[in-house]
Amino acid sequence: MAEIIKVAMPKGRIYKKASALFREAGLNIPLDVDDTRKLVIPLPEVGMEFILAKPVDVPTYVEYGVADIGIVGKDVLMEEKRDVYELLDLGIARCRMSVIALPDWKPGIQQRVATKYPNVASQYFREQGQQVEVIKLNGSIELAPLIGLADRIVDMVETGQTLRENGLVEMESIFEITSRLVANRVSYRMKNAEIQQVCDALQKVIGV
Ligand SMILES: Nc1ncnc2c1ncn2[C@@H]1O[C@H](COP(=O)(O)OP(=O)(O)OP(=O)(O)O)[C@@H](O)[C@H]1O
Ligand SMILES: O=P(O)(O)OC[C@H]1O[C@H](OP(=O)(O)OP(=O)(O)O)[C@H](O)[C@@H]1O
Repeated sequence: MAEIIKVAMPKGRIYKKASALFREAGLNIPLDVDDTRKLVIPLPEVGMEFILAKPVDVPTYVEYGVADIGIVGKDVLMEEKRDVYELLDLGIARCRMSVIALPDWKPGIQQRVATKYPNVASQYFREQGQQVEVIKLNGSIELAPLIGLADRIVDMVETGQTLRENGLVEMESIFEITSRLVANRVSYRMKNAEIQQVCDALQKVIGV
């Protein structure tokens, strides 16, 4: 009998797009989970169990093997550096990680950078040979330069609307972001047929 695959699914903006992909791939799963507080959703008819997780925690569940596979943004993978196996670029939730500032920003001696991604930001500025103090925030990062907490921020840009509405400009793009299908290394060997089946079905839908 085929084994059940435990899938760490990010709650929030990725869920809708990811669940639509699963459905297109012929896997009949709920399209919306907004109206439930249930965190573990058994889906025996498709041989899966969904674990509804905070996006940033998905690689942790997968690394520890409590989820066999998961869906997570490249931004989180770059920040968390968990030991997971990246199987597929799903091409959804596309945006980019960028350095952002007020239009009159000038390089100074004591530079502060606010971000939800301290590891990504520290590595980037180290590679650029720029000494900065990185301040970790948890959301509404664009506030930081507006109210004087930081000179620059490192954050995601999709449409650019948040920047425009707050009078900020994108200085440099650091890397492109899309959501990825990741797997636990042991699960990938032990449940290879089942995981590969999901991977192949998704691959067909996204056409890579
Ligand atoms: N503006 C955006 N456009 C496209 N994708 C985005 C955008 N912002 C974030 N993402 C992607 O979606 C993922 C989850 O976004 P975010 O961190 O905002 O969480 P959320 O879905 O709002 O849930 P939570 O607030 O609980 O963390 C990010 O890791 C990133 O890969
Ligand atoms: O270029 P845009 O289309 O405006 O999208 C970019 C915004 O989306 C994300 O914020 P999110 O909605 O996750 O809210 P947050 O500030 O609480 O992280 C990101 O942190 C930017 O603020």
